[in-house]
Amino acid sequence: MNLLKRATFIFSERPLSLALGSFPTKQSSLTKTNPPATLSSRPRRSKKRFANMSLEKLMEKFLEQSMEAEDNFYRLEEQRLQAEDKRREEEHSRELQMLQMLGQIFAGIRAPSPAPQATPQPSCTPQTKTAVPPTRPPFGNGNHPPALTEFASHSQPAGPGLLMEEVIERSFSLGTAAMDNVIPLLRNTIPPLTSKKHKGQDGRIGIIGGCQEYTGAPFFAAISALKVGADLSHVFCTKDAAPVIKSYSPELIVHPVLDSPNAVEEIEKWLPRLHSLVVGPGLGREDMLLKNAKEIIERSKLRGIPIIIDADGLWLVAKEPSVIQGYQRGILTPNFMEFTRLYEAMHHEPLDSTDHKRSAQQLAIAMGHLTLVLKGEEDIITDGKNMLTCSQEGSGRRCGGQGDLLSGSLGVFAHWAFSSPPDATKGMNPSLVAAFGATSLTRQCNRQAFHKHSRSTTTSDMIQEISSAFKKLFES
Ligand SMILES: NC(=O)C1=CN([C@@H]2O[C@H](COP(=O)(O)OP(=O)(O)OC[C@H]3O[C@@H](n4cnc5c(N)ncnc54)[C@H](OP(=O)(O)O)[C@@H]3O)[C@@H](O)[C@H]2O)[C@@H](O)CC1
Ligand SMILES: Nc1ncnc2c1ncn2[C@@H]1O[C@H](COP(=O)(O)OP(=O)(O)OP(=O)(O)O)[C@@H](O)[C@H]1O
Repeated sequence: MNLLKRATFIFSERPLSLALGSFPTKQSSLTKTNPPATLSSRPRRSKKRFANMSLEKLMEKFLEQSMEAEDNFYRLEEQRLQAEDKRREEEHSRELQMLQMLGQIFAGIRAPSPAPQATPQPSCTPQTKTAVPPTRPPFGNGNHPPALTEFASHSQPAGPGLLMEEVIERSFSLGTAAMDNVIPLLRNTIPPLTSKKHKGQDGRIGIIGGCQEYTGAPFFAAISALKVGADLSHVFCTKDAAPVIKSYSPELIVHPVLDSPNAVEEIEKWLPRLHSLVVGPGLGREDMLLKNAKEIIERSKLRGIPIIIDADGLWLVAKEPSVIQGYQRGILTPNFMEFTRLYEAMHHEPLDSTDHKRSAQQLAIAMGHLTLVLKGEEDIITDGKNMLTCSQEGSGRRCGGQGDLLSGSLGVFAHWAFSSPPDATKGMNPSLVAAFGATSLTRQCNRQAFHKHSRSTTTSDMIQEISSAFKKLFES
């Protein structure tokens, strides 16, 4: 009876696990080379061997073999997918390099001698001094002269044994300079849309969040990732949040596992297939969920996956900074409240709220130079060494969920930036470039949505604007 139950389970589970895989699962070589033996094709010897076995024993034997075959199938399929991903990524790098070379050739043809510039280019930016190969037209209409501001006026200690001057190399003061300097770098990282790619290559993003109270936040983050250009967006949420999130959109792959007893193992299975992770939108603050999120962060770090931590994920970091401290592919996206909490947890003193830039740098340094995005009237992006500020015009509308749009899109930009060759970002920290892309995009969406809906603007309206905002900022 038990065996029969087991058989039903196995066979009913099989199509489900293939569907959940959501990556093209072709017939593996194993299934091709070892087709299931039918009674007629089996050698006589085995007929004899099995002749004296009870039906139950036979069934058991059969199940053992089929389970073994299934395990082998998935193992081989996993290997094949990994090899294919690697090959595609190499192909993508080669394509980018070729595009850049072509850009350089065209630039040489068009401008044999460098044109004199009305305003001197940033002199303190070794990365930006080298001209970005014009693989795409430069951003903006050229009416804004680049205005790079040195940020070396602080003389207070920045951390144990460090002076601010030692850690602050430069600061782009935005609207103009960072737009002109960083957007071209971001453009270099955006994968070209070609017919040579398969589903998944432009990004498989995972969102860790979604619980009984909060289903909107993970949805906003996940759908934003898709709209920015990821191919697949997975949400790992609690069991009761899953049907709700699924019902918002058929585009998302939703895993109701975050509160299951083996949540970490269930999610870890997916990590080899994910390109970046966004932890926190709608996660809630239940101990068990935070504990699972912590373990997933630890395991993702081992795989070098870019990790964006937002919302309740930052609550976890404030409690246990070591979970992400020093991880160079980690990006924190606090609002001012979350920032204050983090700062005070790290520095054990009240935040001096008169100088946000300085406090942000101090926190980034204390966190081991990971990238911090302090959201607000102007977004401050720093890894403790470099600072970008984004004051792209948004609007006065502050509906909930805008931060989720930001963190979801950042998941995609971070994957693109980290998987591009280093010269795509001209040596600039890929996290900074990615964060600048996400803040600019969020604010532009806000601006466009507000233009249409004014006081009624919601995050869903902003998400509708992602396509045209992306084009305007990065493809025009
Ligand atoms: N539709 C959904 O499902 C959405 C779900 N969401 C999810 O909700 C969860 C909790 O996130 P959270 O941000 O509300 O939590 P928390 O840190 O306790 O802040 C609460 C208090 O902090 C303050 N405050 C906030 N911002 C501030 C600022 N800039 N500057 C100053 N103060 C500021 C403010 O305090 P007040 O104004 O009341 O004094 C506010 O009431 C999280 O999982 C998130 O993802 C959201 O994504 C939205 C859409
Ligand atoms: N005062 C402001 N003026 C202009 N833009 C702002 C202002 N405050 C926040 N933003 C923009 O709104 C976006 C989200 O920031 P916000 O502070 O609302 O995040 P959040 O509180 O984490 O969001 P969520 O509601 O998703 O939790 C950021 O891109 C930020 O630039």
